[in-house]
Amino acid sequence: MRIETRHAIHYEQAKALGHDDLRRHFVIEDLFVLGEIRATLPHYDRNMLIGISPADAPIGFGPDLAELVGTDSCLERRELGLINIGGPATINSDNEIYRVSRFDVLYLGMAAQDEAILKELGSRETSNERKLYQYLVPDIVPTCQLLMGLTRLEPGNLWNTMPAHLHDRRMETYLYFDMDEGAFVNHLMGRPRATQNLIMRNPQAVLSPAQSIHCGAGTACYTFIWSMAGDNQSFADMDMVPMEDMR
Ligand SMILES: O=C(O)C(=O)C[C@H](O)C(=O)CO
Ligand SMILES: [Zn+2]
Repeated sequence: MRIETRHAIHYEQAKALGHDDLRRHFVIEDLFVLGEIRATLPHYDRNMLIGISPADAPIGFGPDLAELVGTDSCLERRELGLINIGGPATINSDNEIYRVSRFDVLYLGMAAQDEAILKELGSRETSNERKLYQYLVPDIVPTCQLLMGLTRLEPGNLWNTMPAHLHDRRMETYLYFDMDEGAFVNHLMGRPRATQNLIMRNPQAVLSPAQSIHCGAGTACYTFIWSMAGDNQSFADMDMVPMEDMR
C-alpha cells in the first residue's frame, strides 16, 4: 500500500509556486493503480483520500492506516465514505458483507447508505447543466464531519461549480473521472483574483484548501466526486464569488 501525506501551505505561498510544484502539492495524479490501494492524507482537515483498485484478488487495508492516524484500528476515530466508480464489488468490513454496484455509496462509521438528494443545477445557456447527488449529507445520514457526493455534467455541458465559491469553514477534494483518454478538465484553484489552473486527467484528484476557489471546464463532459471536511455540515454555507471579480 502506498501512503503519502500532503502538508498545508498558505495561499500566498501557493500563488508563488511554479507549475510542477503546484501539481506536486495539490494534484493526486495516480490514486488508482490496478491491484493496489493508495492513500493520500492531506493536512487540510485531515480528509484522507483512498483509491482502491482490486484486480483478480481481494485487497484490504487497516493496520497501515491505523498506524498513520495513531489508533488501534483505522476507523476507531474516523469515518469512511466509499463511492464505487468501477464494476460490482464486495466489501467486507468487520465481517459484514456489502455488495456495491457502480455509483453505490457505502458509509462506514455509523450506518450503510445508498440514497441521495438530487439537485439539478446550471443551464445549457451557460454550459454548466449538471446533476448533483448529495449522498453523505445530514438529511441522508448523520456523519461526524464528512460531506460527500457526486456531480455529473449533462451531455454538451462543460463547466462545474460556476459561479465559483469558497468555504473558509471546510476544505474540499474533487476526484474527476468518466473522461476519455485525451480529455481533461481545466480546474481552477487559488484566490478569486489570482486563479491558477491545473489540467486534470482521468481519474485524478485535486485538493482545495478552504481559501481556494474550485471549479473547472472540461474538453468533454465528465463526472466528479466531491468530499468536504471541517466545520459545519451545511452544504449551502458557501461564499459565492461574483463572476466579475475573477481574475
Ligand atoms: O457542480 C457543483 O456545483 C458542485 O458539485 C459543487 C461541489 O459540490 C462543491 O464545491 C460543494 O462545496
Ligand atoms: Zn465547494
